[in-house]
Amino acid sequence: MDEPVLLTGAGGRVAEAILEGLADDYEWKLLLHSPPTEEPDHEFIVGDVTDESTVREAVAGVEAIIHLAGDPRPEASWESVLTNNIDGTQKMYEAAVAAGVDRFVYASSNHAVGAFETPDRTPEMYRPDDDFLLDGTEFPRPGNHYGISKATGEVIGRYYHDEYDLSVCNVRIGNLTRGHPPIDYERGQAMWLSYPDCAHLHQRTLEADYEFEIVYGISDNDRKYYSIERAREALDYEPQDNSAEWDGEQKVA
Ligand SMILES: NC(=O)C1=CN([C@@H]2O[C@H](COP(=O)(O)OP(=O)(O)OC[C@H]3O[C@@H](n4cnc5c(N)ncnc54)[C@H](O)[C@@H]3O)[C@@H](O)[C@H]2O)C=CC1
Ligand SMILES: O=C1O[C@H](COP(=O)(O)O)[C@@H](O)[C@H](O)[C@H]1O
Repeated sequence: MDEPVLLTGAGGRVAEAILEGLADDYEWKLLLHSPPTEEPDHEFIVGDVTDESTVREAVAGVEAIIHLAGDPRPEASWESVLTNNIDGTQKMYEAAVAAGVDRFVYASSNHAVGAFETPDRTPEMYRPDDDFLLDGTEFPRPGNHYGISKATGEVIGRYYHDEYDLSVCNVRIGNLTRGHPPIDYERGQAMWLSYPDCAHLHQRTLEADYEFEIVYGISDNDRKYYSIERAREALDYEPQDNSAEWDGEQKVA
């Protein structure tokens, strides 16, 4: 990639995982929501993704965008997701096409399909011997307002891809935790995304050739109800981690 990559939500956890793995691999431009307490190692601007002038400044001169900024809380209010997630994402896309950006990577979520986890399927679907598997071709089925906003972000990307030929990759991120999988949380272990796999996956979204993709962003967990086959095929994603190899905080395999 010759030009910088814009990372929105750059003060957050997913950005931390990406920058831990890929800080030296790209020229980064960070969009922070509030002024940093320490000087970042990369070019940065401060502002809100719902502010058109901030967003215009952020996308200027970048080749690709990883759009993470938004309200990540499953319990977030409609007002918050409407503003931060839906309006913010649309403004980012609009500015991206106006600036001639080539590719847009969007942080979608497991919550875009959370309502597939029906009482008759759970908790069995979180276990390795269950064969229920979502592969990204299913319609969204959100279980909360946050999930609606993430599914809407995917649809916004579909429009901007079809209308403006922007390459778009939607990553339905599972449960990102540093160091080890979530403890005493079967669902979280089934959708664990390790920090190294998060960085690697986003590196692939910046390097692979694609048109419009929806992939699941989880590690290669024995327990899984999200297929990672599309990420392997379309992006050449090769995760290294597996929540089954952990007992609490200890790696046992
Ligand atoms: N952490 C996880 O396991 C998962 C995260 N995601 C998605 O990944 C993205 C990043 O999530 P995290 O890093 O976990 O959250 P986070 O809360 O740690 O980071 C999000 C960042 O976005 C910023 N932000 C929020 N609203 C903004 C606005 N209107 N303008 C500019 N910046 C704004 C926040 O200040 C924060 O720094 C979110 O879009 C979330 O929906 C999806 C699935 C799982
Ligand atoms: O989209 C998200 O999903 C993860 C995992 O969901 P949870 O229901 O198991 O907590 C969540 O931790 C993260 O904050 C959210 O943005």
